[in-house]
Amino acid sequence: MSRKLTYFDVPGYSEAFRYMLHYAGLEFEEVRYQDKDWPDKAVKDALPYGQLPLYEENGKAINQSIAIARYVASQTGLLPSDPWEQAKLDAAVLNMYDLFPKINNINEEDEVKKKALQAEALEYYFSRFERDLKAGNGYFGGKLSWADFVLVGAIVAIHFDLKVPVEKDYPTVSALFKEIRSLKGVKEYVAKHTYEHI
Ligand SMILES: N[C@@H](CCC(=O)N[C@@H](CS)C(=O)NCC(=O)O)C(=O)O
Repeated sequence: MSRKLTYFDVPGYSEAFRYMLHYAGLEFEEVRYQDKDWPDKAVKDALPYGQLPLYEENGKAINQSIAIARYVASQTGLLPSDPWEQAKLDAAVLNMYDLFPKINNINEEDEVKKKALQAEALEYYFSRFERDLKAGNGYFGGKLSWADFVLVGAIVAIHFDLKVPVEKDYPTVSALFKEIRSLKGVKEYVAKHTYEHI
């Protein structure tokens, strides 16, 4: 089985499934472009929708990070079989993705106001993630799943992009962040591949 992940050298939309693959001990080749720069236009033009991440397995390829994360989850024991449970986790992941434009696409020149709007959006969503994790004994679906990895990947991206230790006021979110980053496979990866702001 050959697996390959192509993305930029940032956590962004890929850290969750990097963690999942390392957790499951599945070997994969990684291409990481530097600093959100394309090496040349031909690389972008060759992609199905001109964007990364791209995940390839035995010569087949899929884009869209949620689709990749859900597929990788199915290969790593992180996707439950019950359709209702699956849908609950899909909803949890989509709730997280709803947050991203609210912190990344703020149309506000004033840095102080922009930071306040980001903080407000983070508080809104993270207080709800905290509530949902508490209800699931520390996990979105009552036991460890891909949705938990997507949240931890999002936290790493928020540290990296906004330099905000967003999880610190939310004990259940913090505990999950620590737990996943301490899992065998993930722990070694985290120690080896540190991002500047974590
Ligand atoms: N909905 C897509 C979004 C992917 C996306 O926005 N990728 C960005 C990097 S984070 C990209 O390729 N940007 C470079 C470009 O558009 O030229 C996903 O979740 O995978």
